[in-house]
Amino acid sequence: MIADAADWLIRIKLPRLATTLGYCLKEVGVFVLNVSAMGKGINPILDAKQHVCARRDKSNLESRFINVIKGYGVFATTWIEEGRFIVEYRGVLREAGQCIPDAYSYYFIYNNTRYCIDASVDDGSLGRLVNDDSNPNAKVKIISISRIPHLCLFALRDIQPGEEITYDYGGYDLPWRRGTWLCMGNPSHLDNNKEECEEPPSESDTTEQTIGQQDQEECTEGTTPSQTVNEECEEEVPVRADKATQTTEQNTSVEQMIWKYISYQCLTSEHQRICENQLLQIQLTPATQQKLFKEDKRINEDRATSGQHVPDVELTSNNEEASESQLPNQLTDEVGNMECNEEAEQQILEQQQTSMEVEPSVEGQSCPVSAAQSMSEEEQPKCQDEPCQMQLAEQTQAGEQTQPSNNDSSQTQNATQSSEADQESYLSSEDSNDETVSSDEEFLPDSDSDTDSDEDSDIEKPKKAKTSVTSKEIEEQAPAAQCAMKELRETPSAQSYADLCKVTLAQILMFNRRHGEVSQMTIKSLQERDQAQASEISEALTELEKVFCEEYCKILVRQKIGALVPIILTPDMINALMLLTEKRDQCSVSKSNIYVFGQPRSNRCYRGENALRICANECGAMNPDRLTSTRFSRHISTLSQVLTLKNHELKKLAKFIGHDISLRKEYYRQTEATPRLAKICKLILAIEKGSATEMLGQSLDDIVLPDEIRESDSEDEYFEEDDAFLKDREARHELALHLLSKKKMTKPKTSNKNCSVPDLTPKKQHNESTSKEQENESTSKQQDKKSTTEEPKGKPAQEQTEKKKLKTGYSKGISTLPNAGATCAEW
Ligand SMILES: C[S@@+](CC[C@H](N)C(=O)[O-])C[C@H]1O[C@@H](n2cnc3c(N)ncnc32)[C@H](O)[C@@H]1O
Repeated sequence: MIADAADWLIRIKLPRLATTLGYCLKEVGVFVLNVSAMGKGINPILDAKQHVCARRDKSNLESRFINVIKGYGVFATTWIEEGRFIVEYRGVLREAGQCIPDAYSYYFIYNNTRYCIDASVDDGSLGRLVNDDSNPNAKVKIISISRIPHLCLFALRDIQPGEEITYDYGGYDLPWRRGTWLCMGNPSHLDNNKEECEEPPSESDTTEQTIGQQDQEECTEGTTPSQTVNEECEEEVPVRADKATQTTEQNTSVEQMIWKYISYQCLTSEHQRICENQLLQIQLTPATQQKLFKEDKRINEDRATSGQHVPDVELTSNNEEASESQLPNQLTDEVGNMECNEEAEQQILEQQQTSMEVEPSVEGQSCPVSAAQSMSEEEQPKCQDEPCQMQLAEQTQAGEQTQPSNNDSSQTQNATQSSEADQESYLSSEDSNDETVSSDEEFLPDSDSDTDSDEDSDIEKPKKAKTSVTSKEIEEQAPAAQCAMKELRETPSAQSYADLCKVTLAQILMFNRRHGEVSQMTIKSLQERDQAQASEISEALTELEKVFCEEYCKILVRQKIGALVPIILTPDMINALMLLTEKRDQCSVSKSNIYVFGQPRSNRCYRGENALRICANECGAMNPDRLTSTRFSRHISTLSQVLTLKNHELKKLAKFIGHDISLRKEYYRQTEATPRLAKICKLILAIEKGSATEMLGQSLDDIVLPDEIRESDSEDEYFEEDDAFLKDREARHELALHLLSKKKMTKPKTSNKNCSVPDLTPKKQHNESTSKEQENESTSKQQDKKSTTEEPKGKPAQEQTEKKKLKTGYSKGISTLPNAGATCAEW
């Protein structure tokens, strides 16, 4: 408190007053000072230690939600003088190998060992919320207390009230500093200020700094430069897991990896602008942004924790003894005259026990940071400067084969084969019209099939290509889209054409979250794109939609069932498609082939899912076989759950994605169990309140939730027309009866002999079904009987009869279907 008060004074530029114990009145209020803590100002290191010990943040900071992209950030509420301690990056200290990298892992080296502060658990501390900036106002130093390193942020310059506290996470290549990280999959990574498609970093930009190499004197600058403090003060080590995570598939959305692989420079600054200005500011209220952000975070956290989490207890048991015997004394010794109260000591002790006792055992373990290191050490290949070849991936993989682990060798082989399988033949498939993604076997090269290696047939072979991805691979593969375009432009051939088809198809599928019909885009539809677009623009569009219409191009592609589905294309995608059509003559693509992605010497088109599969393999995803267009489209529908879409919105979304809503509705919304659970809760609450008698005789379905979503699509069909009508339960009931009678009236139609769909039911089955039908009927009769007897007292007799009719009617309707020829039924 005293230190804080002193800080406040210093911040309002009254350092001299701070040398006396007394009261200081200044606009903001009265502050009590402690002379001993002041002088020129409290020593920042000591200040840091005090706060570390007390495990509390300063009161001159606050967290604020910035936007859905950045999430929360930390802001100064008062002026902070250069050099001051700001906040601790508090979390659980772990050996690097035992840390599951995520957005809240901070990796660093201390005493030649690599550690990480895992701040993934939200303990209310502010340090974990400090965002990255390449031009930061704070920097991280390691402050050692009892030989336990703590990460503390210090002001690099004076910081004004209201300014966001930032530090440099380290490394050029943080996702949000790039133009390619926009709106794709994880919109929580975007930097408002960065230029699109910046040049790859030079080595000096990204080389990892090591402890103590720079600014050592800054550590000793404090006004109480005791020997202990100097020794304990270590230098900033700007290795954030963010840097590592983008290179490890475990933490980076695999989608991002693929995206990076195929479209290094695909997204433009316009795209950024749209995402930021329109999507975030126009469409979403801050509350919605916050909601989405939290959901996004939760999903990411779930993802992170679903991995091979090393439980803390294990560490505790290993290290309990050492922790207990050493810590308290060391604490007192090393902190010196600093007053760490018992509680603080205890807290630190607990932290130790539940987290780690540092053991020099990390050597040799695979450390996620190595990926970051390799990223920083390797310069990215530039498509423009080097011969561009899609074989980059193969080369990398081939290089890896020189030192493979047992598992990796077969995996790498698979991946290589999938690449080598030559896009031309590998992409092609007889069934180019199949909308759903085929099974794995369909995509895997022959060598991957069960029959491939007899001797190993008992051993379960790992399916994935690699267990991790090095930055080098990603970076080398990143400009594939540009490379493919360049290659086709300069040396048109069937191969370069196939390469561009591959990356473009994969891009479009990912961008649209669609199934296979992208591959069936015709040259005609491409040529007619502007027309299609113009016809769609109307006054009815929302602001957001208008912006999207201006920026993107929509092409209508006909599904195999005949419906036209829209495909959205970025300008870069259009460029690639134009190039493909322009060069097709030179690449042996027949004039009679109508498809934009037409195969050379054939009238078929390449398959999108295969393209996706190849890209997934080549980008080194951990589970490339899981990256299917089906999953991508499900992804968006799953995410739509947080929006709690209304029926008509849901239908629109489903239509766009090409989903059959009745099959997939579980992906769009909370599971059906959720409202049921809510109803049960409501019932329990009613029991608790003693008002359950009001519910007597009601079934769970009768309990009405405030915002209940009706799940039945058949209901949607009838009920959507008059939503208000639905709100009245009695009216619904009547409507149901009405529908039933309508159905009964239309029933004879089902046996219409003119029905164009033949009844293919074999006679035997027919008989079977008839007997089943009888069985059903008798069951339903029994049920009716039961339900009639169970009917609550006090209900109008007529209603009971109607209910009975309703149930009987339905069961009859269902059971008579086979007789009538199921495919012609109205059901
Ligand atoms: C330690 S957390 C920082 C707090 C985070 N903003 C939050 O709300 O939880 C690191 C994560 O914040 C986001 N982030 C940090 N700096 C950013 C920046 N300059 N632009 C966009 N996102 C940033 C990234 O998602 C990063 O993985």
